[in-house]
Amino acid sequence: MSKSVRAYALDVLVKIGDNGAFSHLLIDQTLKNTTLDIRDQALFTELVYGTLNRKLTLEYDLYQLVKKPEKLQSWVKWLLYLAFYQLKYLDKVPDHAVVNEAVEIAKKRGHQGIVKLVNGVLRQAVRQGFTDYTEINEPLKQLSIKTSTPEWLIERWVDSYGFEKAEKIAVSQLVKSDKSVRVNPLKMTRTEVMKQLQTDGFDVRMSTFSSHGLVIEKGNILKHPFFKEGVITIQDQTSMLVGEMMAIEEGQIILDSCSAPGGKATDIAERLSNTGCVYSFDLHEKKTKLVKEKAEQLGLINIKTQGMDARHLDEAFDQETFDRILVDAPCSGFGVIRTKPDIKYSKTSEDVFQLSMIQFDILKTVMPLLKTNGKLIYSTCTIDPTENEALIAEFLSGQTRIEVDPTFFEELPDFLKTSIGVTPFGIQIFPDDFNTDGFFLTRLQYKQH
Ligand SMILES: C[S@@+](CC[C@H](N)C(=O)[O-])C[C@H]1O[C@@H](n2cnc3c(N)ncnc32)[C@H](O)[C@@H]1O
Repeated sequence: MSKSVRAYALDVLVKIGDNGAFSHLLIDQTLKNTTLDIRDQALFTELVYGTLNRKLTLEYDLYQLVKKPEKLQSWVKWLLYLAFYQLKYLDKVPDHAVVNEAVEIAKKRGHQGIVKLVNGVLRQAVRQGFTDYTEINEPLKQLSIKTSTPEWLIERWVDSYGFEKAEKIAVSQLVKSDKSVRVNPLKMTRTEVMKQLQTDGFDVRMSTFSSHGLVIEKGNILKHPFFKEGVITIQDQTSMLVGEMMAIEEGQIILDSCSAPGGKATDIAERLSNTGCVYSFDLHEKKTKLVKEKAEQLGLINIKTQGMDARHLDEAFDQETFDRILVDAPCSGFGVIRTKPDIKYSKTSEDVFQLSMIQFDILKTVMPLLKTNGKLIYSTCTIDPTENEALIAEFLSGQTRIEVDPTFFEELPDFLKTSIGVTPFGIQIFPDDFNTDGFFLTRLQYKQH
């Protein structure tokens, strides 16, 4: 008998759990190497992401149902989490089928004692249901368990934004964000693409973040031929806002200092209409191949890629070389937890601090490479002030000639101008605000006399 979708999901979860492997990479690899049909592929992805995203909650549930859970082998725990996840959050599969499937997997992987335990625990869970966590008296801990977010991270969000906002952020990271695509204007207009997609049965609306963006409300867009033809690229709306806010003009010379896998570099190159040049760098030479491949697929000939540490770019370029610079910095990624749930378990406050040092150094190195009338865009997909507005505040405090470009705020889309995330140092978009990634964005320039 061929391996079941749940057995595949369990293998991946055990690997992620034991080795801290990156969830999205492992998932992609498994999907490539299996013969699961499209429906099972979707279920597999949902099971892995869903179970991983709810790990702390499911672990708490396990402690309510099993006497000494710490004694269980790792795969048995993950098998139970996987089954709990389906019982609690998926209504597609009947409870008895969830229990039976888990028991079948236990039979294949373990001895009779484990089979009995899995069967017993799951039947008990079905009978008595799961706790609602109100018995946890400590509010931070309760929120941590309810939303499966480590307590230190909840505490950090509460310190920065208050309890109510922290709760909204944590809850939003459990819900899927809106799917969006960017239209390549070198191939078709946004209206043309929207009409074609609607004809093909998709529910689509225009993005308010970007003039090149479409939000896909219904339909499996990944299968559409527009991808292969280079007409559309998957991109979150907040990432598209970067290209939108760069005030790009044809012929410009633009530096993208941290560019892989190339989502924003290709957006910039499209906006240049294949004129000028995008110098696209990344610390990891291997990852720059992804930028090249993406550029080729989109028919772009104005991107040059190379592996290099952005903290040494001043050795490769003269001062005042670039019209625009993008620093889409390496960051903690707390704004993209729903697509990479392993982030919330693997990152630490020390990582946040270390990353902020790298971000600062990159900014310090590339700022002098900007022309006096140029603009530098700094962005991250995180929601931590240390890497965002506080970092920019600190950077500016050591500089006399640089400022946040005041026209940046005027040029934001109207609905963002009044957003709660607007600060003097840039705009913080939270994942619960518009059902997008959490994202920070600002634009710096030399003071104009
Ligand atoms: C947020 S991602 C960039 C995403 C990319 N801009 C896009 O839109 O597809 C940050 C990138 O910075 C790279 N990176 C990390 N440290 C770096 C450094 N010191 N210099 C240059 N790139 C670095 C990482 O490899 C990663 O690809």
